Amino acid sequence: MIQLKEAKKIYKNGRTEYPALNGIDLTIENGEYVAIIGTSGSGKSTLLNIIGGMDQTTDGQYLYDEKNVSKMNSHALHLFRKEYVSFVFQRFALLNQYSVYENVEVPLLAKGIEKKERKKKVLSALMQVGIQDLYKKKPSELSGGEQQRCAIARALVMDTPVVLADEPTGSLDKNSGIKVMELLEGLHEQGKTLIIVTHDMDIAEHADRIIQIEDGKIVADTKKN
Ligand SMILES: Nc1ncnc2c1ncn2[C@@H]1O[C@H](COP(=O)(O)OP(=O)(O)OP(=O)(O)O)[C@@H](O)[C@H]1O
Repeated sequence: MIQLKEAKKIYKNGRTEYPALNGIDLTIENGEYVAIIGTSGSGKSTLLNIIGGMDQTTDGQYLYDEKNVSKMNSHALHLFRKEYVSFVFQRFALLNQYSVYENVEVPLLAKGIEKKERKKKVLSALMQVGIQDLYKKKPSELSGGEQQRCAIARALVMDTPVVLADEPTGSLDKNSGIKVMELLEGLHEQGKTLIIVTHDMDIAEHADRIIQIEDGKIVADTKKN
């Protein structure tokens, strides 16, 4: 369970302060499918980054299944991310110096899984997202949709309980966007917590719960029946 209590984030640049989150109280149960919406600059990405342990609150608390993530140092945060969170972020999800195959293999190497088993898992994940023929390419040689699918393949092998996606269909054509959403929703159907940030109301409507934030505060929280 994800629990934020009065979570605040203030970015500082010299003496200037930029409040991004102004007291977020939020509980997301394990296995929920949530969309976070809001205007540009409202704090959506900041909130997602905090939930994923990529950034820390400046005030308030973040608990994940009773673990106090807001008190973790950078090493503990690294371990938290590795065990619990997969990111499907187009901008910085993939390592450009590695091939598609290697990008999907990296988390398995980190877990110490042996080579034969790694190969089986990587190929199976690439097949599931339909980019098995592109396994030798570098991410920069892929289309936006293919990059997203590669990031989803990595999320598949990581098998973490939480999957976070920031504008997963942002720069994709309609069909690639539909494919990416189907793959993400497949992860949710496996029981994972799926949280997506999106500008697109049509995409948000897929989720079981829509949270709207404005000026770093939750202004609406709607669950489907
Ligand atoms: N590193 C930073 N330093 C200073 N201010 C920042 C930083 N990152 C974000 N901000 C500010 O925090 C606020 C929230 O930013 P955030 O990226 O979370 O918004 P967002 O809702 O995801 O926006 P968008 O939809 O445009 O991506 C904005 O006012 C932004 O300018």
